[in-house]
Parts: sequence; C-alpha cells; structure tokens
Amino acid sequence: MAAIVAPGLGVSLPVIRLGGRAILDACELHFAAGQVTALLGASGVGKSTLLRLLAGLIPLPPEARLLPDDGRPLAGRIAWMGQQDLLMPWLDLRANVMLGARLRGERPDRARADRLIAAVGLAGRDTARPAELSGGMRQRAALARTLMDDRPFVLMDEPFSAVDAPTRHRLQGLAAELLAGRTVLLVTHDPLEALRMAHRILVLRPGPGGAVAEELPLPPTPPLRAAADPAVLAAQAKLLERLSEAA
Ligand SMILES: Nc1ncnc2c1ncn2[C@@H]1O[C@H](COP(=O)(O)OP(=O)(O)OP(=O)(O)O)[C@@H](O)[C@H]1O
Repeated sequence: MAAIVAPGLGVSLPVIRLGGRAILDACELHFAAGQVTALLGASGVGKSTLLRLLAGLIPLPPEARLLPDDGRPLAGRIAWMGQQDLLMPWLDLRANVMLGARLRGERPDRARADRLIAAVGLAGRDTARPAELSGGMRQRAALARTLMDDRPFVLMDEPFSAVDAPTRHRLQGLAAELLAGRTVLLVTHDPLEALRMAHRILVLRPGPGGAVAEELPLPPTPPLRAAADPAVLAAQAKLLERLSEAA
C-alpha cells in the first residue's frame, strides 16, 4: 500500500452538553500529523462523544472548530472503525470491503480491495460471507474496509475489544502497520493497547464543567512497542493507577 502522510488536526470545542448535562469541558486539542493518539478514561466519561463529534455523528456547536493543518475541510476525509464490524451479512468479504464506494455510486477499485484483503491476511476468503468468518477475521475485514477509502484521518472506537487477547495483539500490529502515516484517534479501555500503538496518550477525567483531557507520558521508544518491553510494563502499571484515580 502506498504510504500517505496525513495532516494534523486542530480541535477547538466549547463545553459539550448532551441531555442537559455538560459532558466535555471546553478544550483545545491538536492531533499531530501521522500520529496515533490513544484516548482512555472511565466508562461514560465522554470518549465516544468526542470521537462522534469529530466524525460529525453529533452536530457540532457553531463555535466549534475542526481545522486540519493543511487548511482543507475535514468533511469526507474521515474513516471510522467501531467495536462492531458492521459487515453486511448478505455481501461477501470483497463486496463488504468495497461497500463505501458502491454507496457513493463510485466504481470500486477492486485491485486495491484485493491488496487490502491480502494485507489483513484474508487472501482467498474474498467470496466468504461474514457468517463464515471468525470474529477476528471479521475485525480484520473491517480494518480493510476502513482503509479502503484511503482517508487521512481515522477514528477508532474500541476497534479490537470484541476479540480474544492473542487476536487483539495481532490486530494491533497489523493496524499499526497499515495505519502508518495517518492521523488516528483510538479510543480504548486497554492500557496495553494504548501503550503499544500510540504516539501520545490522553486520559479523559470527569470535571465540574465536563470531562477534561490530560496527557500522560509514554515510554521513549516509538510504536509499535513490544508488550514484554519492561518500559511498557512499567508504564502499564502507572497508567492503570492513573485510570483508577480518574474513574
Ligand atoms: N445522545 C445523548 N444524549 C444524552 N446523553 C448522552 C448522549 N450520548 C451520550 N450521552 C452521555 O454522555 C456521557 C458520555 O458517553 P460516552 O459514550 O461518550 O462515554 P464513553 O467514555 O465513550 O463510555 P464507554 O467507555 O462506556 O463507551 C454518558 O453519560 C452518556 O450517558
């Protein structure tokens, strides 16, 4: 796959209220070009809300600004991958990977779909329906679909939480390789996943005016970090402690 280097993304948000309650406090964030930022925090603190605001799934207040560093609009340049694979059961793997283009009425790039299917280790399974694939295979298919449209910004909401630990470990390696150069915001509950994959870790913690993001230090080595790296293990213990305090 051709390497791309995505621009960074500046985010300026006022207090975000949902159902009459302040969920996120006003914030200024910058997601660095081509880097993975992991977002952690207790259940219900507002991680998905932030992701959904960036994806346009929750309407932005008029004062909010989402500014890619290249000055071009953000619309149409975001890919999304969630906890559920959202594969269409009646379509085969290749058709699922090419679904975005079909929905937009474009001619899908079949060669690119096949390269991505091979890259996620599913070569030869292109005519299989989702029901014939394991959970890990379906998440790999979802990863291929996420990358199919070649978007510079990728938002991932607990993408690997539904698979077993060894599969998750493999998918983290695969995703790190295939997402290289993109500007990624990864919501996860898994401290080790954040420590392996991220260039930067933000923890959302509740505050009186809504949740606030706090940056945590990372081991000096770049991602993808080895799970057995003593610096990663030490950071994992500290991150768990910090998450317990923030809950
Ligand atoms: N449309 C909505 N209307 C009202 N409240 C909402 C809405 N969407 C989310 N919330 C509330 O906003 C808060 C943050 O939810 P959000 O899903 O962002 O949390 P989260 O940190 O992603 O949680 P989890 O880790 O459990 O997925 C929760 O209290 C939730 O109930």
